[in-house]
Amino acid sequence: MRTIDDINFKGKKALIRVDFNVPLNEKYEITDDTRIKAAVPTIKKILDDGGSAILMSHLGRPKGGPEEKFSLKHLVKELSDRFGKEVKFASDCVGSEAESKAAELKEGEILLLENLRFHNEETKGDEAFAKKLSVLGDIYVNDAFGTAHRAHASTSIVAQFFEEKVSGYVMSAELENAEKVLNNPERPFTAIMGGAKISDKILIIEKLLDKVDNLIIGGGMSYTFSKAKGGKIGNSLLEEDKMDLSLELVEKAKAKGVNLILPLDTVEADDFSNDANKKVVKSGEIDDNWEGLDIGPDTIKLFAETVAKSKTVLWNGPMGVFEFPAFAVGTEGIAEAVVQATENGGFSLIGGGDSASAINNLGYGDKVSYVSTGGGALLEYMEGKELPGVKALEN
Ligand SMILES: Nc1ncnc2c1ncn2[C@@H]1O[C@H](COP(=O)(O)OP(=O)(O)O)[C@@H](O)[C@H]1O
Ligand SMILES: O=C(OP(=O)(O)O)[C@H](O)COP(=O)(O)O
Repeated sequence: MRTIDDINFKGKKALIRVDFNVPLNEKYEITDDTRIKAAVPTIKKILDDGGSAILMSHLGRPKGGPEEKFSLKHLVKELSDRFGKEVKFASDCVGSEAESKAAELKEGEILLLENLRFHNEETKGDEAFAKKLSVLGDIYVNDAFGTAHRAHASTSIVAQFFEEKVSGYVMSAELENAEKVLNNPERPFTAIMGGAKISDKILIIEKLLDKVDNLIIGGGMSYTFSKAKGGKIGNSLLEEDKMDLSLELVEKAKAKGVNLILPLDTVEADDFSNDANKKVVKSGEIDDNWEGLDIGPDTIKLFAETVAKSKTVLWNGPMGVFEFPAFAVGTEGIAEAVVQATENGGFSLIGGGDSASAINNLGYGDKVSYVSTGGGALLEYMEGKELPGVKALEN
């Protein structure tokens, strides 16, 4: 696979697939700019070479036509501020306006195209639509790692229309860091899995059992394990149909010599809200009508000790309902331990939208080795699946 460092963009128009699928609030302000920040070096390299940049992305999941709340025009100001120049905008990603604005682009200029998913053909991977996109640029750059698991027109199909197709810096760094964790990780290697559901992460958990020394399970998914082992979990998150599977995972871990670590205690709440009454109870001893919303202090201590002395750490999924400050303590405690492991010389990779925003909101983004811009894409890559966005770049 060739990368943008293999190309001099002087006088060339780069058609760049970025993942600008960023969260916006009701005022259409960007609430987490991680993905935009990540794409800057790729765009800068192209402009510095004397090329111009045509940026294309999706935002959210529109139904196939224009929707105000999913318009990429809301990103124009942020991008213009970041690059210190006016970023031009085409109100449709294909057609005459986009074509003439692309053709008029001069050296060092940036054009942002409207949301690709305002056309159904994007997610369908339509070839004719991909061809229309391809006429806008001379060289195709894919830097949208977060969307690389989709075989869409702009992420995969479009590549066939270009002689020169390369990965951007985000794409290259993401693949390199994922590889670092998967192949020959320094040991001990600890994976921390959290978040809401086992069903979302079952394949990666199974895969990781062949790789890690310690597998920590926290967050909502841990209550299914607890219940399967005979514990009382009240109204906590439960995937009843995954109870047998959770016991199988415990057995598999044993057989493979992996230290599978489950919570010792939990913070239970009498309501799913930040203001709920709360108390700490032992795992498996949750009161009727109460629910576990965070890991407890003994668990934080146990998890943190294991994490802090690890040489490789992979973290995916929060330890509790961290959106409520009252139940963010466990996630913060683990974030601190990941930072400590990194400061002790370990390599830490954080994946998943929620874990990444937790780390960034705590101001720890620069204190861990790498925060992935991918959620589903990183998981699929780590499960061993081929990513269509990567495959399309291979010659
Ligand atoms: N104990 C819990 N009860 C209910 N929801 C939980 C619990 N722990 C974590 N969650 C929720 O899990 C969600 C994140 O899960 P997930 O999407 O799998 O993580 P990520 O985006 O990091 O991959 C968060 O919205 C969080 O509130
Ligand atoms: O946010 C994204 O993925 P993620 O929620 O797995 O991190 C990507 O932009 C892909 O979006 P999609 O899942 O609507 O294809």
